[in-house]
Amino acid sequence: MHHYEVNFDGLVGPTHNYAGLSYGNVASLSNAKSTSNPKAAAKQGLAKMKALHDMGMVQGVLAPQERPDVTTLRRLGFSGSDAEVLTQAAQQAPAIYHAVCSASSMWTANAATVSPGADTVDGKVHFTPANLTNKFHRSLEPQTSGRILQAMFNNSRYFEHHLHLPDNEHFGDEGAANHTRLCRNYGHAGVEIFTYGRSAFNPNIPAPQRYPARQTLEASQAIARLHGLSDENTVFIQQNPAVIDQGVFHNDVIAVGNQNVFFYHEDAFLDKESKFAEIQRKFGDDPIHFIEVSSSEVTVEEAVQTYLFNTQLITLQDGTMAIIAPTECQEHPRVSAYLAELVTRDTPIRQVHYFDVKQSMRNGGGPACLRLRVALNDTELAAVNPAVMMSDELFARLNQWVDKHYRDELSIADLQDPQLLSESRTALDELTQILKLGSVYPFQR
Ligand SMILES: N=C(N)NCCC[C@H](NC(=O)CCC(=O)O)C(=O)O
Repeated sequence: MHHYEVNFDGLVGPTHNYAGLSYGNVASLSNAKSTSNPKAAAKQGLAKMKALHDMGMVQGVLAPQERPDVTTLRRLGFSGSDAEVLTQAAQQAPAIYHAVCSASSMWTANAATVSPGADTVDGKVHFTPANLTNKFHRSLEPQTSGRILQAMFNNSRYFEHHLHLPDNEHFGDEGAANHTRLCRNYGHAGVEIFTYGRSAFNPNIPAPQRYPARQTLEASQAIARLHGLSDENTVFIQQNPAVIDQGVFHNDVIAVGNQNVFFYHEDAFLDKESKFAEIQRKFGDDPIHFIEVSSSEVTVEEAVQTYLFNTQLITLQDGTMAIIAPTECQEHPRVSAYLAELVTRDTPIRQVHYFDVKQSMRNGGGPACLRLRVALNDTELAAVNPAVMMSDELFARLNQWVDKHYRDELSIADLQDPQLLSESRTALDELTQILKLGSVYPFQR
């Protein structure tokens, strides 16, 4: 039996834009109101997926969501035809309108938390869509994320789908962006590390002062319960509130782990010594490579600028690891020097590959944000909807689809164009046929 870590990358949707919606996310705010290029964004994402496929990785695609989200606008009291709903909202409530146009579902690290069968009490792969309550534009994602995941992992013998947690800040959940799994290999029970930013019910634990902590301890605990994880393979660790206040809005902006490697900044966590001892004890006898980056090597500010830790750490077919980094890391002299030196050390990491995902980076989404990891064995993999798996044919087909339907320029003013809705729906309708997803979108139901 083989075991794989499969990356399901978010396909960037046709309304990709820069609306400055994410307070606490430095890139989102500093690029607010600039003009985006949805076509380039989608193609950058596809090129990364294809490159990983060509490296021998198993790679999948996760469909974007329907935007503008007319259903939500109707819930908020806008009425009439779809075109009237959009016009009224754009004129009367531009901030709400911009939020319902966001293509933020592209960052599939926030789509769900996933626990592989090796860790769960019933041996099934468990999925819980993230409720993303902290940001209005993202809180619109969980229902459709759940439907898309069910259409991809549509076999109750192997896959268990949970409803997202209650839509309330007390259970603020940002999915896999705050979840790291270490394991000897993908088929062995691993240690699932849940990182939270604050507690909803215990005012005595520290919390950030400036920017919001999006993930609560109580949400992380609920996910671990739902997924049937044992205490012996679960660790809860608090993110350092000081780094949240410097723009580390998800833990995957400051740490990444894969198998026996944990790569993180020295300031990432609170209570590091005792928590790392717990992680090592629960991992077992084999030593974990704890690769700590000090502030004298790379500051938190530089990590936030370059997304050094929002890299993918992947295991190649020969068992060595590669880092998939954004070109922002390559362009930064200290960070690129750090990575060049890192691959010469005595750790499994031997290669760095740089990718241009600048369209996503300008909204605070690096290579790791763009993918949801799902560890699967052969039988489970065979039960995944094959139409969502990357291949030379699918890559060509999706590039043609993007060329046909996407704009190469979208300003904030362009979001008011009523044509955008029909363009977007036509594209998504065709996409559900390509990916054989059925009717997952509200406009199809
Ligand atoms: N770190 C991970 N896993 N994901 C990155 C998510 C970026 C996303 N940006 C946005 O939603 C910006 C949208 C805008 O401003 O238009 C967010 O802040 O939630």
